[in-house]
Amino acid sequence: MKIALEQDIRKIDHTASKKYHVPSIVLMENSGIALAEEVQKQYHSPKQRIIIVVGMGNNGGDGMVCARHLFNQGKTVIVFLVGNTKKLSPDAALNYEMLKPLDIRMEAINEINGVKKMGKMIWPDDIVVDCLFGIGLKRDVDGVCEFVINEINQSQGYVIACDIPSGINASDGSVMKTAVRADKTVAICLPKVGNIMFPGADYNGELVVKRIGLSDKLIGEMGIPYQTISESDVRRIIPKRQMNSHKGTYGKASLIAGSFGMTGAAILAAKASLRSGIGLLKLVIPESLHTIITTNVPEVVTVPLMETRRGVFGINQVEKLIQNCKGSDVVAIGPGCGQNAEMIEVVRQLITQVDKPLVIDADGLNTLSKNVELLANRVNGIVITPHPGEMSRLTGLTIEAINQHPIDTATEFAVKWQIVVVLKGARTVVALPDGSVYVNLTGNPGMATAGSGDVLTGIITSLIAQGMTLANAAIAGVFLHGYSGDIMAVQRGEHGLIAGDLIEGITQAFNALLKQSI
Ligand SMILES: NC(=O)C1=CN([C@@H]2O[C@H](COP(=O)(O)OP(=O)(O)OC[C@H]3O[C@@H](n4cnc5c(N)ncnc54)[C@H](O)[C@@H]3O)[C@@H](O)[C@H]2O)[C@@H](O)CC1
Ligand SMILES: [K+]
Repeated sequence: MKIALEQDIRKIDHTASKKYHVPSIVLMENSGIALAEEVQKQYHSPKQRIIIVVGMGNNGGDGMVCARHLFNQGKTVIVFLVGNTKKLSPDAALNYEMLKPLDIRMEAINEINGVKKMGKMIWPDDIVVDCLFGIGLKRDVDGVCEFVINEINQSQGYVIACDIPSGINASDGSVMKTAVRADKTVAICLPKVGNIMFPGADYNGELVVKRIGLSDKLIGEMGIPYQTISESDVRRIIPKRQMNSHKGTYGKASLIAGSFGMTGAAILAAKASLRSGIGLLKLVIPESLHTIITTNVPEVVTVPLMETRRGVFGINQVEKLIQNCKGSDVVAIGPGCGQNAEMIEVVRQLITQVDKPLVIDADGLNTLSKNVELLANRVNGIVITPHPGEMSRLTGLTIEAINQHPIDTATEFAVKWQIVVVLKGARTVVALPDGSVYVNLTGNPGMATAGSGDVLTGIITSLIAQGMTLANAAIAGVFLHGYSGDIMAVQRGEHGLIAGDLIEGITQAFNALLKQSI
C-alpha cells in the first residue's frame, strides 16, 4: 500500500477537486463519516459518551462531521473546540455552522482551566476522538494544545485518532514534543509515513485506513514513491519450483564470508541461502575454517583460500578469489570477513571488475566505507544491507540522524550511487535507484540479535541467484526475513529468538506464503 507524505495528500486533494471535480467539503464529509463508522465499532452501551476534541484545521473539520453524524444517530456527543473559532479553516468553519443549530454540547478551550474541565468530563467508558491536528501540524506542540494532549493521554477513555495521532509529524513519524497515544487511528485516504515509521507508529494503536471515495486511478496518477511491502506482492514475485528443473535452474552464488573467530556468520548466511532455495552455493572462506564449515553445512561447495596469520584471506589470494566469483550468478561479501587491507582490495576488485550482481554486507560495507567513491565505477548492480551504524560509516551522518530520517537517508544514497539500499531497522527500508521506497512491516524486536543480518544477506543472495531482480530480491528478502522472525517468535518468544531460529523460520515462511496462493 502507498504511504503518503503531507505533500502527497495536498496533491491528492488538489487533483480531486481540479481534475475529478470532487469538492474538498465532500472529502471532509466522507472522512468524518469514515471516522464515525470506526467510533461506532467501539460503542457498546448508551452510557458511553463520545468526546470529540477538535482543532481549527481540517482535521478538526473531520471531527465536526463525525460529531454531527453520531449525534444524529442519537448518541451523546460532546465537542471540545481547541482554539479560536474565528480561525477555523473554510471547510471546518462550514461544518461548525452545521453543528450550531443542533443541540450538541460544545465547549471552547482557550486556557488551561478549560483543559482540566475537559479531563474531568472524560469517564472511563467514554470514547475520545482526537481531531486536534492531522497532517497540518507545523511546529512543536505547546501551550493549551500540549495540555489537551496530555489530558487525553491521562484519560481512561478509548482514544481514536483521526488521520494521525495529534503531535506526530505525518511526514517522518517524529513526536513534536508530545503526542496522543491512541487505541485506534483512522488514517484518511492513505496511511501517512508518520503512521508507519517509528516513533510515530507506536502511537497509532490499531491502524485502520479509510479511502473516502477517491479512486485507485486518482491515487495511481500521483506518482507516490513510498509504499509498504505487501504479502500478496511477495507471494507473486518469489521464485516458484518447477517439476522439470535441476540445480542449475535455481542459480549459483559465491559467498565470501568468515574469518578466524567469525565462522558462525558464514554458516548462518550459507544456511539461509540454501533454505531460501538456491541451486548451488560456493562458500569462499579462509582455509582454516574448512572443517568446521563442512561439518555444519555439508551442502555447500567450499573454496578454501590461503590465509594470513590473523585468519583472513592473504593478499596473494585475491586474484584466485575474484576468478572464483566470476562463474556465479551473484556474489555476496561481508558476513564475518574482517576489515583488513586485503579485504579492501577484494571489495575494490569485486565492484570494479566482476560483472555480476553484488550483495555487500557487514565487513564488506565497513571496507567500502573507506572508499565509497568506488561505487561510481561499479560494473554491475549492487545491493547493500547496512544497519544504521554501517550506514553512518558510509555516509558520514550520525546514527541519530539516520534513525530520525531512515527513508531520506536510504533514498539519497540509492539515487546518488544507483544501487539498492536495504537500511535495516525496526522498519527496514528498501530504497531503489529510481527513488522509490518499500517499507517492511514484518519482524519483531526478537530479531535484534547477533547473526540476524547474516541470515538476511543469505536470503537476498539466494533470491538473486534464482533470477529475481535485485530490487525484488531485496523487497522479498526483507519481508521473508521478518516473516520468519514473526513465526519463530511465536515458538521461541522474542527473548529466546536467536539467528539460527530465523533459518528454521524461512521454511515455514515460504510454506505459509505459498500455501495461501493455492
Ligand atoms: N485527502 C485527505 O487525506 C483529506 C484530509 N482531510 C483532513 O484534513 C487534515 C489536514 O487539515 P489541515 O491542512 O487543515 O491541517 P490540520 O487540521 O492538521 O492542522 C492545521 C491547523 O493546526 C494549526 N497548527 C499547526 N501546528 C500547530 C501547533 N504546533 N500548535 C498549534 N496549532 C498548530 C494550524 O494553524 C491550523 O489551524 C488531514 O489530516 C485530514 O484529517 C479531510 O478533511 C479531507 C481529505
Ligand atoms: K488527529
